[in-house]
Amino acid sequence: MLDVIGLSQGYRRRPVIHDLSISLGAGAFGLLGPNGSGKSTLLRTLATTTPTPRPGQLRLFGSLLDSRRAVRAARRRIGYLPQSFAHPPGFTVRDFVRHCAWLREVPAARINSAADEAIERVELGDRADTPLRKLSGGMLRRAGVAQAICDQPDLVILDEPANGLDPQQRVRLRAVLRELSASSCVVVSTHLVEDTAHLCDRVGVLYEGRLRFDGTPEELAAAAGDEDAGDTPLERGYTATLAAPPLPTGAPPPAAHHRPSPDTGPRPGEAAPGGAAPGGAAPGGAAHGGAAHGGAAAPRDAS
Ligand SMILES: Nc1ncnc2c1ncn2[C@@H]1O[C@H](COP(=O)(O)OP(=O)(O)OP(=O)(O)O)[C@@H](O)[C@H]1O
Repeated sequence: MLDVIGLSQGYRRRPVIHDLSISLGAGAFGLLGPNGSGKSTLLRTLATTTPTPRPGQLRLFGSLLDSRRAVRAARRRIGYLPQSFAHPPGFTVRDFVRHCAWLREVPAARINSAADEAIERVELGDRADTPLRKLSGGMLRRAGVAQAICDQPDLVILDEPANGLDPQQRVRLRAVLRELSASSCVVVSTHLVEDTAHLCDRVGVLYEGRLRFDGTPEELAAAAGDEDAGDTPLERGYTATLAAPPLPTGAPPPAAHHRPSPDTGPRPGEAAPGGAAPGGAAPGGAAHGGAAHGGAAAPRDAS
């Protein structure tokens, strides 16, 4: 569903991501890494809000994103929650989610029901008519999640979705994302290492713009070795992989640990790709052989 092919990405002359290749299918992929390691930069690139330096470094839903047309077609199938996002404060939760769905070209006949369903899923039903400016930080985050999962996009990219959520809502969010990941590719960045054990089929650790680990949560825990920094095996495994050499780069292997991808064609009722748009590791312990990942975006990234 998603292939990153030798991606190097950065800002002006400052490289951040280095020759990264990875492939992802349906399932939940957790992206871990220290502050500044490049997680948000990678997710913005996957979400197509930051263009790749060269055309053809991203393949989504079976198509190389080598033209504006291809990018526009892919965006219809991507839900994205940036780390922080600009939003019209006077919009209600319902206005906001519907508006984002409209930007993503969800068919008009589905927008209202899909928005209501997404709002219910994040348990904001009783706040649907509340203006965004009156929400708490955690509620606003959940409204952001609602717009990203509205109408079940094939690729859902969430940059620290659990930020500011209370423990109960974190559990709820994991359940929602697990459900989604049965048929969609869900890519989540987080600092909550333990959350990945409950949510993810596969975890990647990014350090200084390179993947240091790619495998299952169990494999990450097993990578701990003698490492003692961390309260749990998973945290110790995470710490240990930060010191591991970068995974080999190159062509992405098949999407290990991910379930088979759904077909790559447009969904019923949706415009065919290219239609008009408004505005529009090899498992096994320590670090594993580079695998895959990849990801448009309704709310504007505020960073
Ligand atoms: N818009 C930008 N312009 C210039 N440099 C940026 C920009 N955004 C990020 N950077 C730089 O790119 C590097 C990677 O940042 P990024 O936000 O991708 O890391 P991160 O892993 O998501 O960090 P965090 O965990 O703190 O959110 C950092 O050195 C950061 O200073």
